[in-house]
Amino acid sequence: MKSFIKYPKYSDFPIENLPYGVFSIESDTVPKIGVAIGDLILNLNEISHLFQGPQLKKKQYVFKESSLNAFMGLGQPAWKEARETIQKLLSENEPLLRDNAQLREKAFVPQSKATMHLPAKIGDYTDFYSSIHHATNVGVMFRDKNNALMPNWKYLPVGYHGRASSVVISGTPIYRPHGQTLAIEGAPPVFGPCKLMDFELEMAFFVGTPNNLGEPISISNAHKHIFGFVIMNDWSARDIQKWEYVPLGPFTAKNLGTTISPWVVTTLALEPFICENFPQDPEPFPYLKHSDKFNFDINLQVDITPKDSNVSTTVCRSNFKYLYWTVKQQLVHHTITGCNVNPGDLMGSGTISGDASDSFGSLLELSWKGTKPISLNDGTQRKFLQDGDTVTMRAFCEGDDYNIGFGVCAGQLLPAKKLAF
Ligand SMILES: O=C(O)/C=C/C(=O)CC(=O)CC(=O)O
Ligand SMILES: [Ca+2]
Ligand SMILES: [Mg+2]
Repeated sequence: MKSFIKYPKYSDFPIENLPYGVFSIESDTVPKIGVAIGDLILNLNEISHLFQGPQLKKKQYVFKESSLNAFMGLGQPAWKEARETIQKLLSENEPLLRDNAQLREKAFVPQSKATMHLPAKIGDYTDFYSSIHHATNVGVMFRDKNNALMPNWKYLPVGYHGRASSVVISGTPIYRPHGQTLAIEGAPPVFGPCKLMDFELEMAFFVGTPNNLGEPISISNAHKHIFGFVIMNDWSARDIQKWEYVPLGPFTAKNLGTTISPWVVTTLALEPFICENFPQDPEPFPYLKHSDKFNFDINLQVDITPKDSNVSTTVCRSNFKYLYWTVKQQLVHHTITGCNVNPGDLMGSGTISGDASDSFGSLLELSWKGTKPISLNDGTQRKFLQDGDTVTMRAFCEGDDYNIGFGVCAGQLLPAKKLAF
């Protein structure tokens, strides 16, 4: 497959990818839906009239919106048709766009000139806890090393309902939060800025098609509801978390900002990178069981760049495929009670840690609760994040002739704001 748009061989955004995002430019601040190709954006608002297939001919308005929710809600046949249409329009043998200089002028925007926005209005956000290595590590550090995994963990995908309001787009600064912590075990808690700020390397999927309240999504239909994926940093205040989480789970330690990457890579684009599911023992309940492969080989990487430094250090290399529970199982379990999900809902995977100690997806694990500081290339060390640190996450699938990239999910940690009270 070749496009008339030129890009390097291993660009994040070849014609095989075509991720969706929402962007604006200086001369038109109304956000528009676009597709990344090389280092350009194809503005779908300008070419919505070219979607003439049976699914989209009467639904072209979805490409005129300022968020992807309506398009996400159309379902798989429409997503497929849109992908085929865009792929054809961009292919080297298709003259329609290639040879129409006027339309091309309107339809393409350099990514360097665009401001990216959240791809969807996120009504609800849930975060799972599906990496067995991460859950085991946290269990050892926070609780009991002999019973690190809770008895429920291998029976259901554990998760918590998160906070949609504080999900932000890559590039948004994050302030070190204030909160209560237990500085000295056994003494009363203290109040002040978080001392143990951390990142969590995650991916998240956007829900496409909704279900009705009272009608659980079945495992055989689950794939039809999963639109696509982004990289996610679930910034975590570990000292606040440790004191507050009993018995209801994460609360303010994780509502200070959750960063996502701007380009939604569709499940359709990820199909060539499907790999074996993680082995599950005990066998899941029938409502969660599926034999088809629905795991993805996606390389993940986390870099830390200290304040005012141009020296970055890769502190973690992991892979999406280390997740124990598949995203289909997460979605099915989420709705088994009849809970309804909506287009644009965001479902975090949980921190993705591998087995090896350099594949752990958080500083809590990488520095083993601060007992093993990690060395950065600028000569400094980290147990947890310092003010001014920028955390950059990357994700990409490696094909023979092309990569499917996710772009970056980045954010800088700023010092705690002075409280006015
Ligand atoms: O086990 C705990 O007490 C802590 C769990 C988490 O940190 C929750 C979370 O965000 C899950 C995850 O990212 O895997
Ligand atoms: Ca998390
Ligand atoms: Mg949040």
